[in-house]
Amino acid sequence: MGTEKYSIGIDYGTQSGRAVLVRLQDGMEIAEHVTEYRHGVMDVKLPHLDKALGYEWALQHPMDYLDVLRQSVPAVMQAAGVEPADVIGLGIDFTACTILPVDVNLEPLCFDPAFRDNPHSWVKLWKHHAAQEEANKLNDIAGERGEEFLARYGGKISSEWMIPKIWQIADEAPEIYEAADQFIEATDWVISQLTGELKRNSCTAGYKAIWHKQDGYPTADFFESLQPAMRDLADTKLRGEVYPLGTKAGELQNSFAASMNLSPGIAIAVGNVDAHAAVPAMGVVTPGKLVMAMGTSICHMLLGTEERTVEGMCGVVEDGIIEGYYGYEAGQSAVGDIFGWFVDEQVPAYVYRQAEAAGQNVHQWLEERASTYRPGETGLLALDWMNGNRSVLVDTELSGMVLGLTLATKPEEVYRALLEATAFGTRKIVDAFHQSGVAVEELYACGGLPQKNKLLMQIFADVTNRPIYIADSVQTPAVGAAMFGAVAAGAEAGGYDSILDAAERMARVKEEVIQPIPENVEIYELIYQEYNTLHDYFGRGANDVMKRLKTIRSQSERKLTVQK
Ligand SMILES: Nc1ncnc2c1ncn2[C@@H]1O[C@H](COP(=O)(O)OP(=O)(O)O)[C@@H](O)[C@H]1O
Ligand SMILES: O=C(CO)[C@@H](O)[C@@H](O)COP(=O)(O)O
Repeated sequence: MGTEKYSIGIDYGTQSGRAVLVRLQDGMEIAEHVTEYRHGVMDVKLPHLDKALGYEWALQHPMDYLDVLRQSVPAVMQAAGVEPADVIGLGIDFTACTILPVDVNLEPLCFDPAFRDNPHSWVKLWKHHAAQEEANKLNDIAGERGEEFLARYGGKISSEWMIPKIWQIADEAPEIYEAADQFIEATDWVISQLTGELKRNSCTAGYKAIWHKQDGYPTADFFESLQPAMRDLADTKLRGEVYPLGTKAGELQNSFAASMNLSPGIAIAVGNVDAHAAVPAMGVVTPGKLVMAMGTSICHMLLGTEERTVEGMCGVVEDGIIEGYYGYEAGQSAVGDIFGWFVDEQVPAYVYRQAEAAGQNVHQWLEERASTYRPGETGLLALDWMNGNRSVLVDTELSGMVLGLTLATKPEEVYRALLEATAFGTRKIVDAFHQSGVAVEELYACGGLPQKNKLLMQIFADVTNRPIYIADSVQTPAVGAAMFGAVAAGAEAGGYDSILDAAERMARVKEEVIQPIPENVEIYELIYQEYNTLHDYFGRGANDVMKRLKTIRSQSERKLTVQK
């Protein structure tokens, strides 16, 4: 056994899971490994069945999550060459709200041949948006009943969250609702597999399942007003105590230890959410600092000392990120996904050829050319709602838009407009918090995007007029998860007694800070006013054309199906 101790953090993303082995003394990442999910995001069909899934569906395969444990963990152990006895804890973070129905043995219903042909038995990924109708009805009913919880979620519960997703199951597949012993977050399910028992965590319960530290879940009356079958949801299919972040969920079972090349019995922390785990990993343990986990989407995380009402935030949860503070979350449902869509679906062949000749990927090629434009020079303005709007409008039925196109418009100009649109979306969120009394003084960015796209980060600094600190790690949420693993292990075992202690020793950001450029700030302020006008016009009901088009689209879709 060596003198240095380590912890493992696993970040479960949208397309892959990544494990990192972290040294506890200083937070150094010793080794990392990525496992792509074999089944990725299932938004067209189930793996074994040639039947189309519905519009806006997004499912995952639970086996892919276990593959990450069995592939990435032994891979980091081998790469690092550390003794299993020196790894004292493990924590995970996950996309959320990503949920699944399980039976009494915590087996996913989709593993059962009796249920696997029913898409509702599978994991509903965070970006499954097909429960919008239920979310709309829930918000109306909660509003009419004067439910106090609405204010804690910015006035609206999103279709991405747990209760609309469960209600969709109860609506469309009552047999699955009935058969489910419990509905659980994927993060809690993976932990239950490692330890052998289910312990729900306070972060997903608080932000995604309308759970409150003092009040618990909404009342049975409220659930009954959604659907009579759901009356006892809180006491039955969501039952069980909810544990704060950093709690030891249990110990690693023998059955997993061998395949992961870890010692059985090491401390396993309760599950966590990707963006939330990233906050202490960037050393953010006080208010005023907005952490942006920037990848396919952006989650915005902020600490405050009071519970405030902020328009369109995803939620405020006491101790939801760091103990002793109110943790605030907001978000944009698509960011990297928008740039990815443009590169995959909208770029002409000559761009691909030139990028290849220059030894660049298409993003890099577009970024390099887009950087030569000054703010405003493209004459374009876009709305970043290709996957709906999570904050501040909380409406998945909105869609994207690019204004100002001419016959001379170049691909790199549209790319730049899309980068700018996502920055304007973040600016709306920053303003919503700041103007509601939850201060935002500086920004902290982690995730894949800050490392990949410098122009994007400069635009974010210019549009928000705030400095941006960048994580000194590509795997920040995983490092945060490892920190919580070390807290679960405790100081006596070589870990830490609190997340504050862990953050003091392990958190890291890059020295270079991205500062706003005053002349860019000035021009972007003008363009942001135009963005605001479009935002309110299309997003607040003055012109519901985006929704009407979606309705026409789904009506046409139905006719086509009938004609077939
Ligand atoms: N150079 C780039 N500039 C902007 N976006 C990029 C670039 N390269 C990849 N992307 C986008 O980044 C996203 C992946 O981000 P990442 O943080 O790695 O993943 P995740 O969100 O799954 O954690 C994808 O949506 C992809 O389209
Ligand atoms: O919504 C949350 C967290 O609350 C995220 O898990 C979700 O946006 C997915 O994040 P990624 O884009 O995969 O980083």
